[in-house]
Amino acid sequence: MTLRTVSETRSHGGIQGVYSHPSIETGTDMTFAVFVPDHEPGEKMPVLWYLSGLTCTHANVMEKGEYRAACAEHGIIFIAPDTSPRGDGVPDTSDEYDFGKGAGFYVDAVQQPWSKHYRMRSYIERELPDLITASFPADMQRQSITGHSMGGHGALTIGLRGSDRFTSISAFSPIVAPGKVPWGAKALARYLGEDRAAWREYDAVALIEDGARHPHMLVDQGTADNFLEEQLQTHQLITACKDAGMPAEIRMQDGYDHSYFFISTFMADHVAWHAKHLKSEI
Ligand SMILES: N[C@@H](CCC(=O)N[C@@H](CS)C(=O)NCC(=O)O)C(=O)O
Repeated sequence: MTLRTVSETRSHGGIQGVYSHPSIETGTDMTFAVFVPDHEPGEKMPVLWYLSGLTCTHANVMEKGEYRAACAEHGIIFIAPDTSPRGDGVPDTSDEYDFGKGAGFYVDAVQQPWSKHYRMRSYIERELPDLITASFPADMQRQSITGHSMGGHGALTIGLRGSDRFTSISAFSPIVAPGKVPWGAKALARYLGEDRAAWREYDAVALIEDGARHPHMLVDQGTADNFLEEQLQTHQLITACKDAGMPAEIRMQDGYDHSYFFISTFMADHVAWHAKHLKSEI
């Protein structure tokens, strides 16, 4: 496992790092950001994963997400992976912001030509956690996950499928039912093929309908989000949780849009909420 340090910068008493490594899953170099709070020698800290949305890299949340003060306060390592494989050899649709590079949808693609490199599910679920375990002072017995929009979809689906791995799951403006909205249906059809049964493990509402549960889920959604009605459809998650008897906290936040102005407003709240659950694991 070769890890290259792109940059390390002191912030809030800890270190904001950017790293890259050759990924076996994607067959490309992958870049990710990690904030490690100040800590005692030998101390291991719980981890909060943050999955980003369409068009993003590791950098958007690092620059605009405002998580460091809260992570330093609560002693939580914050990990922000990229949203897709990158590089000249990776197939792309350069005129579409919602597919290809920057839009991996956290799936393992099975359709050509995407299946060779677009393996973001295995990258996030297996390869990157192994690298984090080997390289950072992370207590991998205590992990939580969050994300935004397409990354909110990633957080909910990876969290619901791995309910033993994650102490708590949250999301900002997530795509809750990708199989039923244009962004998701387009991506899942191309990455996975037309058999909609294969989409269900990549769809939070379908996973809950099919029996997945998690005891600690928090979602924030802005009411002034341009994508709410067509792409995000929070009401579908509210209905699925209610029908399943699953206690989720789903908050409609008045007047907030889809941007990092919204995410940064509620980021400290999410970090504190995860910290409360992660600390109860000790
Ligand atoms: N209007 C946007 C649609 C994509 C978008 O809103 N992306 C969200 C995630 S779904 C985002 O976080 N963009 C990057 C940013 O705001 O820094 C575009 O065409 O780039």
